[in-house]
Amino acid sequence: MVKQADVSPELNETAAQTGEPVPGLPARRLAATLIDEVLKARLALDETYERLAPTFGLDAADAALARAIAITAFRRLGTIQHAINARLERGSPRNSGPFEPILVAAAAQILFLDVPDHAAVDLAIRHLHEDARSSRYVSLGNALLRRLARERDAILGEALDPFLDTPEWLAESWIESYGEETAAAIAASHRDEPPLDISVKDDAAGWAEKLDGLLLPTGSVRLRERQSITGLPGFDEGAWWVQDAAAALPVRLLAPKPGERIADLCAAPGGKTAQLAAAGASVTAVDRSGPRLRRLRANLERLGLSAEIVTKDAALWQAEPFDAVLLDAPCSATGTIRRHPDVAWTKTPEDRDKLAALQARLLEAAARLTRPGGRLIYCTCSLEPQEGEQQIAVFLAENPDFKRSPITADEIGGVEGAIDRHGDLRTLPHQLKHDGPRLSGWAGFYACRLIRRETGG
Ligand SMILES: C[S@@+](CC[C@H](N)C(=O)[O-])C[C@H]1O[C@@H](n2cnc3c(N)ncnc32)[C@H](O)[C@@H]1O
Repeated sequence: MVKQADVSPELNETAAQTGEPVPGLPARRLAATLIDEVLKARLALDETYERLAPTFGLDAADAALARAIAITAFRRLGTIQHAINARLERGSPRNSGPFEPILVAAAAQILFLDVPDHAAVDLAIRHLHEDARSSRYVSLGNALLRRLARERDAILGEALDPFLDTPEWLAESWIESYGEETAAAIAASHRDEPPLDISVKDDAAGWAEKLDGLLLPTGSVRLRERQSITGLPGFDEGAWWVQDAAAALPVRLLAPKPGERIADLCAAPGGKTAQLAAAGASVTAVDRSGPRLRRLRANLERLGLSAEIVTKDAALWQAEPFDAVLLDAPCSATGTIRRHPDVAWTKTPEDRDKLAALQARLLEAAARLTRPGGRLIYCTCSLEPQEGEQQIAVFLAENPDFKRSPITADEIGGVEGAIDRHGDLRTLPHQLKHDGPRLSGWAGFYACRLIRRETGG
């Protein structure tokens, strides 16, 4: 056990700052700031990174390293916090400023990243020195980090329980919804980096060959190598876009036809709008976020696709009813934890419940926008039934003019186990197994296909 008075204060002098720029330190400053801000303000890591990274003046490699440290810290936060707390006799010292995020960032490097221990420890010590509040605990931090490095094998051995990196409320929710074994498989899959999938405008088999990818049974292409996508063939020409294989399914289930009028509600940044437009539909993309719609516009421009773009609250928007409506509702996004591990630590059951109320309003609006005989797809990238199955159960009970149009396995390439007993899509992160974790899995998605009856009765 490391005690706060255990370690000689002389260490303060040996690691003291010299005033010279220290290579690698700016990346650690950004990483610890990201961890701190995301956890305190419960913000998304991607948006926090986009806002903060430019203010740190890092080159591309350092910025990428900072992001990798932060994302690893969130992916394994339970293990890291457990290892730190078990070795701090009195817990983290109070009023210690950035002490905790600096230690978490260093622990992520020591336990999970290919960073030499001495570099991770030395940079953390220098970083602790920079703030008067954390500099008082340099000795404690130094002793603790050295212990983590020495005891790495034991720590990783203890971390075999997959729920260690899952907040309790989520583990409970998944156990209740899917059973203990499936919940454990979901939690375990979140520990691996996700695959990189693309949707292509056409000729998926040809693009799979050109990019040395794997053609998935659902029609998406999975890239074998992790790489910078902007330099790949087809990116500049707009032949494809990045989209998780499960996220591509709702539009496949809508089966858009050329010339159909389709409303894409909650559309930004436009992955599904691009699928609809690529199929030749006349698409109206609605989202309430101007900045996110700017990204949608830029994405469509690169792809040479077009859609009418409307900046509005979709719950209030009115228009002539459409042949088909897609509602990809805002949700807790717990189905994307493998890609966005911060989601596990920033979302709460209260968020889920608030979002569920918004989803119900949006679904009613989507129903009003569907013409008699038209199709309506409701989907969310959430694993929580409150945002999926339960929404549809209430909706169908209150809207007898809609009926479910059950999904069949052949519509999703014959993938096993991803359709529930009602005929709704329910993908889980540990499904779609290929060789090794790098090529396996997909996001957790729920989708239900509804038809508005012709007669309204
Ligand atoms: C899950 S994301 C949509 C992803 C998008 N469909 C795609 O495939 O790229 C949810 C979107 O809902 C938008 N949103 C949230 N509340 C909304 C509302 N009341 N009206 C319209 N858009 C809303 C958010 O701005 C966000 O862009």
